[in-house]
Amino acid sequence: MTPAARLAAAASVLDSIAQGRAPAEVVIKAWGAANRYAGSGDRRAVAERVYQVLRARGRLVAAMGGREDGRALVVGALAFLDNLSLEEIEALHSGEGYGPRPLSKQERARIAAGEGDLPQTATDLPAFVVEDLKATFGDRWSEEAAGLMARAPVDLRVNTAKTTVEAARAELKATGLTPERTPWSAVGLRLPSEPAPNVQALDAFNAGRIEIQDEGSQLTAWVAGAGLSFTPDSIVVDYCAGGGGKTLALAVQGLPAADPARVAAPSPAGWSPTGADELAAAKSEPAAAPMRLIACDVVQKRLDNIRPRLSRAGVAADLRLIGQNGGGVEEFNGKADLVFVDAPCSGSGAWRRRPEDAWRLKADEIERLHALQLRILGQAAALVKPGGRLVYVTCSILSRENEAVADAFEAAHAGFRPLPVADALAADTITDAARTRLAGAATGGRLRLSPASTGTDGFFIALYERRA
Ligand SMILES: C[S@@+](CC[C@H](N)C(=O)[O-])C[C@H]1O[C@@H](n2cnc3c(N)ncnc32)[C@H](O)[C@@H]1O
Repeated sequence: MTPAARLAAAASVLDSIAQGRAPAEVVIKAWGAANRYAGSGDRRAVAERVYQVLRARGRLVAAMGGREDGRALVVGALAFLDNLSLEEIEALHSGEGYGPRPLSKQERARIAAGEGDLPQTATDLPAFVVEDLKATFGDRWSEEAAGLMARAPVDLRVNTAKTTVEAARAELKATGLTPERTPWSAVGLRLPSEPAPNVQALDAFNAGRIEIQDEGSQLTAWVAGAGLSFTPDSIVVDYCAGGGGKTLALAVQGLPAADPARVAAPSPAGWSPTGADELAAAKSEPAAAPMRLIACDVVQKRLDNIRPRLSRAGVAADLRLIGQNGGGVEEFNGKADLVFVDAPCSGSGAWRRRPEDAWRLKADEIERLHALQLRILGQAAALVKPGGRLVYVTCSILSRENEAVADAFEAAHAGFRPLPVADALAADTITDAARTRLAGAATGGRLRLSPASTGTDGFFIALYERRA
């Protein structure tokens, strides 16, 4: 494809993203599948242009006079992000071949008026989100806003029941990747986002030695379980298990660590043994969990999807379909040692991975989520035993889904006392640096993580202990 044809393709992919609800990643893949003439370089270039626009969408719309169509946004990106001259942009819009049609008079005027600068007043986030960020972060709001739209690295969690962090790192290095240790999770490895690593194709992934999980997401599980000693009789409920990312992290807590002497080092020629043998070995290992772990959700398909992940990781959980009102787990009422509520939320803390979602979110949706979160947290609280722990988590950056839910829960549940986060950082999976940093960042029983402050996705954690 010519550079001009790639621009036209990016504009049409952006229009498809705007018209539907599918993730940008899915729309880009579908475009590649439907246009077989596009080679891997073309697909990469189109994807890069699409994400460049999505991350700067608010400012580009403002710079292009309010136009939201893919063509205008791509023209804006060339002018204001790539800083091409009018002549260069016109050359890419000759209308020949599969390239975009020539610039209109208005488009030329926009480029000239912008003089290569995006409007200072425009932001990449919807106005109601900006207001929320200002209220929460004060002067730091724009730093937090920028963090939400920046590119994210690929974080991995090493399954220490199967390997050690250094052995996993060496294994990944042997495949040509460049993993670094994560600063806060002691079992995390970080890969650069560029070039995008195909983690799912790795033996280490298929044999359950590593999982893809943002460092912030890992921390929510480590903080939730920190200081608790699990026995096979302990009952841990992952109330909103979803894709099972945190279920897996909760399950490995307290499992005996892999014996470093039995963890093979990669041979100079690469990692060995590989492929099917390793996968079969991983599957035949007995599943284990140091506690009775119950993973619930209201969607059966989500629970079904956790099964292969548990099997890869070599851990066990009881998967339970529950009703919207919590029916299906009554037998654990007042009996659980730990109830983890990773509530449905806007996902705004992960917008750096899915920037298209920022513009799909409407203010009234936040009100619906707030009510749902409060209801789910109240239902889940009934399962906690006296002296047991309740953990509320969102991957949202918005106060209405975070502090406001915690405030309302506390007002209605005097039987739960906030548990200081600083007292819940004693876990081998948390680095010493994190212990100091997170204790300082926490406000009593509440902790916020964010791209700008911790270099992770945005998360909110509130810890409670049920009074005896
Ligand atoms: C944020 S996601 C969970 C993500 C998951 N913990 C992970 O780490 O991959 C929230 C989940 O809550 C589930 N959910 C929605 N309403 C619920 C309810 N009333 N009770 C329990 N779970 C619910 C959704 O189906 C969704 O899978």
